[in-house]
Amino acid sequence: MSKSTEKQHIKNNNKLPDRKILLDVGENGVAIISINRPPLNLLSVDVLLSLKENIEEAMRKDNVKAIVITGSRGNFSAGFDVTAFGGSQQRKTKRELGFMSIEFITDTLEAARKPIVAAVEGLALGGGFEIALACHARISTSTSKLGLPELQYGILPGFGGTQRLPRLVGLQKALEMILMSKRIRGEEAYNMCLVDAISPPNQLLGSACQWALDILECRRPWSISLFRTDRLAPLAEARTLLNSVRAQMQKQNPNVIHPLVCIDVIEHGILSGPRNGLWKEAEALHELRQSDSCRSLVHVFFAKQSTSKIPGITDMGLRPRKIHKVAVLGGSSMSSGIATVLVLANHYVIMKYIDQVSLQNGIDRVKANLEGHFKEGRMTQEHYKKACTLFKGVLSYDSFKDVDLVIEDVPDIVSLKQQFFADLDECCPPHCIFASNTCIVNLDLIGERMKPCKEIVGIHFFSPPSVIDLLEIVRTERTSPQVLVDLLSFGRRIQRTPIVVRNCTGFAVRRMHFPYLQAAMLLVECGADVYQIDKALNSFGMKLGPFRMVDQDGFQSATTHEMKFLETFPDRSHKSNLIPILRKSNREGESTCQGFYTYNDKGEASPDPEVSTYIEMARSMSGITIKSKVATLSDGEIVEMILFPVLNEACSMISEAIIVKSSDLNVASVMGMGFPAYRGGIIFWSHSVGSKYICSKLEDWSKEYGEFFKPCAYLVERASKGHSLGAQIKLAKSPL
Ligand SMILES: C[C@H](O)CC(=O)SCCNC(=O)CCNC(=O)[C@H](O)C(C)(C)COP(=O)(O)OP(=O)(O)OC[C@H]1O[C@@H](n2cnc3c(N)ncnc32)[C@H](O)[C@@H]1OP(=O)(O)O
Repeated sequence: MSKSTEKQHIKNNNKLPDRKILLDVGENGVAIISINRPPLNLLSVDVLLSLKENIEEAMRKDNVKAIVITGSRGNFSAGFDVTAFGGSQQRKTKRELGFMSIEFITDTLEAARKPIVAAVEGLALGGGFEIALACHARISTSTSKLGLPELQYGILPGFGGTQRLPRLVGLQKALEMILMSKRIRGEEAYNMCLVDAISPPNQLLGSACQWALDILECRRPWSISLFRTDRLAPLAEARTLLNSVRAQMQKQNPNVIHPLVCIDVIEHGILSGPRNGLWKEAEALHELRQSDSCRSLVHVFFAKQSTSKIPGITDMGLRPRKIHKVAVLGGSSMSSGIATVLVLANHYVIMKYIDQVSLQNGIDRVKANLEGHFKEGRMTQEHYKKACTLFKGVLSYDSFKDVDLVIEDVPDIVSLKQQFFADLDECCPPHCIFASNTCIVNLDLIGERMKPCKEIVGIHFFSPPSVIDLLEIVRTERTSPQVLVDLLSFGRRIQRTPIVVRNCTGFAVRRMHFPYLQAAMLLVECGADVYQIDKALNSFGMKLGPFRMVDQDGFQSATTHEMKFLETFPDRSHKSNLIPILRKSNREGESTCQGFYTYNDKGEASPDPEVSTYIEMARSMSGITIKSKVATLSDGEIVEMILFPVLNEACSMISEAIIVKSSDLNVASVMGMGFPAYRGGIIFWSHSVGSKYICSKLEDWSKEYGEFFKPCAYLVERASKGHSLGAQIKLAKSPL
C-alpha cells in the first residue's frame, strides 16, 4: 500500500461514513474492505451481504489486483450478533447463515480469483475469525485475540470453523480451541501457523497489502484453507482422538448435545470431505440455535453483560476513578489469590499482615501462583517479569499513603477488623476506598471505629479467586454512586463479573447456598440418602451436590455461616445436628480427608458407610423419624425439594431488592454455586417449571415437613397471578 493511500485510509477511518462495509482502492491496486460496525464490528446477515457485495464489486473492478479485509477502529470482528440466537428473531434468518457459509464465505470469498488477505487487529472471534480463516493468508498484530467461542452459546462455529481450523492447525489443537472456547493471542496463533505473519498495528495494513500482492505474483503461497490436508492426521489416528474427546465431553456435560454435535460435524468433514462437512455444519447450526440450551446460554451471556448496568447509577454520567495501587490486608490463601488476580491485571499490589510468618507464606503463595501462570504458558516472560515487580509484602503502613483501594481479608473477628480499619483511616489518602472481603460480618459494624465520614463497602471474591470469576460488590446505605461506578469498572478491569448486592447476611450467593445445604440436611434426617442426593443434583447439572460442596467449603465455615443464618432468619432455618456431630469426630470435610465423603491422596471422593452412624445420632438428637416418602424419593423429587427452597430464597432477595435485577441471580447461581449455565440460572430455570407448581409444592411440603419450606410472600403473589418469578426490582425500595 502506498503511503498516501494508507494515510487516506486512516483519515477515512477517523471519520468513517455510516456504512457497514467500506471499500477503498489504493494506488497499488489493493482494495481495503473494512467491516465498520463499531465498537466490535459485529456481524449480521445484512453486514455479510454487504461484505459479499463489496468483494464482488472489487472482483469486477479492473483496477483491483488483490483485496485486504480488515475491521475499523481497532477490531477485526467480535463475531456474529448473538441476539440472533436462541431468541425470537431466529425464524427471520432461518437457514440464511448456512448459505452465507457456503455461497458467500466459501464460493465467493475463498474461491475468489484475486488474492484476499485478512489484516487482523484486536478481536477476531466467532464468525469474524471464520472469515479470516477463509482468506488466503492472515496477518495479525501480536496482541490480537482470536478464537471460536460458539460452544458457549450452545451452538457450533457456523461459518466453516469446524472444517477450516482442523486443516490449519491440526485436529488436536482445533478441538482444544473449539471445545474449550479458547482464545489465543496473535503471537500464539503465529507459532501455530494459524496466522502467516505478525505486524505492528501501524504497519498492519501495509504488510497485508504487500502480502496480497506477493501472493498475486507467486512470491507467497495462495492457500485455500478448506482443501489443505497437510496438518490432518491419518484417518485411524483422527478417529481415535475424536472418540476419546467424545467420551470426555459426554462425561463432562451429559445433559447437553452441542459439543457432541460439533465433534460429529468435524468428523464428517474429515471422512466425507470438507464441503460435505460445511453442509452438515450449516444444518447443525440451524438445529442448535433453536435449542433450549442455546436460549439459556445466550441469556447467561447477556445477563453477565448487564450486571454492571445499574439504572440511576451507571447512567448518571459519572466517570470511574482510576484504581492503580491496591493494598490487600491478610495472609491467607484467599488473600494471596486476590493479590494474584490483581497483579495479573497489572495493578500495583501491597500485601500487609501482622506477623512475619503469615505474611511470608502469603508472599510465597503469590510468587508461586505467578510462576505457575508463566510455566503453564498463560503469560509471557515479559509479563511475568513485570508482574513480579508489581507486588510486595509489608508489615507496616508506611507505603499506604498513595493507596487507592484497600481490600481487607483478615479472619472474621469483628474487633480485629474494626482495629484494622481504624488504623487504615489514619494512614490512607482521603480518596482511598475501604473494602472488606467478608461474606458474613455486617459491613456497618466493621466500620464503627472509623471517622464518621468514611464508608466501607464489600468486595467479595470467591474461592479460589483465580478460578471463580464472580465478584460481589456489596453496598450499604451509605455507599456513594461514585464508589459503585469505581468498583464496577475495577471489577471489569480485573476480568471479573461484578454483581452489586445490598448488605445482608450471606449476600446473594451464600443466601442461596444456605437453603441448598439445609434442605439436603433435612431430607437426610428424614431418611434420604446422602449420596443419592448428591448424585441427583449432579445429574441435574449442579457442579457439586450439597454434601460435596460443604465438604469442600469445610465444616468450620459451614458452622459459622449456619449460626449467622439461624440468628438472622430463624423463621426459615432448619437446625441440623449433623455437622456438629461429624466435627466431634474430627471430620472437617475435604481438608481432613473425611467429611460426608472420604478423600484419597489424589483428593478423589468416595462415599463413606460410617456416615450413616452419624446420621442416626443426629436424627435421635433432633427427634426426627424416618419418613418413608422421603426415604423413597426419586431423583427428580430430590432436585425439586432442594432447589425450590433455593428459589424461595432467591424470591425473598428479589422482594427485598438485595440485587439490582433478577437476572443477577442467574449470574450468581451459575458462577457462584455451579448451577448449570445451560439451564440459564436459577430464576431463568424457574420459568420452565412454572411459579404455580413451585408454590404449590412448597406449600405442601411446609405442611408436612415444617416452616423451612414455606413460600415467601413474593413467590405466593407471583404464583397467584400466574406470573413468572423474575421481576423488575423496585429500586425505590433500595437506597440506590
Ligand atoms: C456463526 C458464528 O460462528 C457464530 C458467532 O460468531 S457467535 C459470536 C462469537 N463472538 C463472541 O462470543 C463474542 C462475545 N463478546 C465478548 O466476549 C465480549 O463482548 C468481547 C470480548 C468481544 C468484548 O468485551 P468488551 O470490550 O468488554 O466489550 P463488551 O462490553 O463486552 O461489549 C460491548 C457491547 O457489545 C455487545 N456484544 C459483544 N459481543 C456481542 C455479540 N457477539 N453479540 C451481541 N452483542 C455483543 C455487548 O453485549 C456490549 O453491549 P452493551 O454495550 O449494550 O452492553
